[in-house]
Amino acid sequence: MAVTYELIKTCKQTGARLGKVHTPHGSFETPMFMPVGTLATVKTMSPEELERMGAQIILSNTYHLWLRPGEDIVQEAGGLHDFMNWNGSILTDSGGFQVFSLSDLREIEEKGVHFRNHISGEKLFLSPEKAMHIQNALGADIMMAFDECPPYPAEHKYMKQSVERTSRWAERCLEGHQRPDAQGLFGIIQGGEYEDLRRQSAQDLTSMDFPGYAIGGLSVGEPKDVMNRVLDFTTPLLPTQKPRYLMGVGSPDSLIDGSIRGIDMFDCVLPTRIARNGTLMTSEGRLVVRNAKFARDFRPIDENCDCHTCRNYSRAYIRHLVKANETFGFRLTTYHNLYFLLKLMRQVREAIREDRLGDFREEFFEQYGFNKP
Ligand SMILES: CNc1nc2cc3nc(NC)[nH]c3cc2c(=O)[nH]1
Ligand SMILES: [Zn+2]
Repeated sequence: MAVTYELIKTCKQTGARLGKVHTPHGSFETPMFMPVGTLATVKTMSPEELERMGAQIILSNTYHLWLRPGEDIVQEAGGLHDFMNWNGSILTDSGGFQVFSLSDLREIEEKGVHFRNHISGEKLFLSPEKAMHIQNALGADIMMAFDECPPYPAEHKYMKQSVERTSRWAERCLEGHQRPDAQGLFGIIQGGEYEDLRRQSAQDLTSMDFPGYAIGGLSVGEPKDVMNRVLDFTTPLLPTQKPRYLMGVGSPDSLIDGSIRGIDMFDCVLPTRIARNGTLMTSEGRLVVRNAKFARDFRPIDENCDCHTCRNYSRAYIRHLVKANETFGFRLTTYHNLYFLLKLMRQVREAIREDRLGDFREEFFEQYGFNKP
């Protein structure tokens, strides 16, 4: 098996799990946050910096790399790890979500999805088989099944048809996967906010025996209490001896609440995206460094942070760089935001070890200001 999971322990205070995922390019402890490197780069970060901050697995997007530079070029380079000089683990999504979120013209049918290239406008077609072959060429350690992530909210009738088609597509992904010995393929559970459909999707996919499972169809605009409710009745449907990946989730409160509900892996563009407009995650909440009040503030971004940015640069300097649109400023903000979330996941794992993740949640929420009315 290319990808295996080791359940180390379950927190006695919550449903959180401490585990380890083993892949052909190394192992990583869970719960874990995966920085997003859409075009084979975590924007403004070098692989050495990612390693130094404690990143062990990163995510890249199949749709984007298929369009640019093309999976054939990546394959000729020896695969994504050699192409981008990243020796840790890599997960690629399957392209479905980008097609639905980026492309205007699209038509879904049993065979697959017809859509327009969002850069050139040319007509394209993506199928479960094609999504597998692209990911086989990219060579990620973990690949994702080709699914439909319906918009939120969606009618139960539409969602039922979509779940049934996604399950048929999952079968075709398993058949189309050309390198199961070298790359682990995760199934994706859909079903929206409907418990009966989540149960049907989970039954369909867990009967197909994937090495890991993602919970899809969330973080698509639904309120946080809806996401938490869906997680409450979906994670128990998944096998305990396999990793669970909640797609597209990355705010600090959602990472903690997702871990409490038994999620092991998370990804989100939030930390890198808000960094590029000068918004920082700190232990006391968000900080918008462009704000004039930081012009002569020579303290670090976060006085409780020991990252490279916080140990060497001030709010005033970073504000100056960001306002001048200096690239180095966005490197400093990106490094801090990613470090902040990777450190948060280290603290979550520590709290699970000590059976006190519920207490940690209260302390963190209080300090960050999540409990403020
Ligand atoms: C690759 N398949 C797939 N990707 C996803 C990516 C997501 N990213 C978000 N929020 C940023 N929700 C997501 C759902 C899915 C989903 O249901 N399926
Ligand atoms: Zn920092």
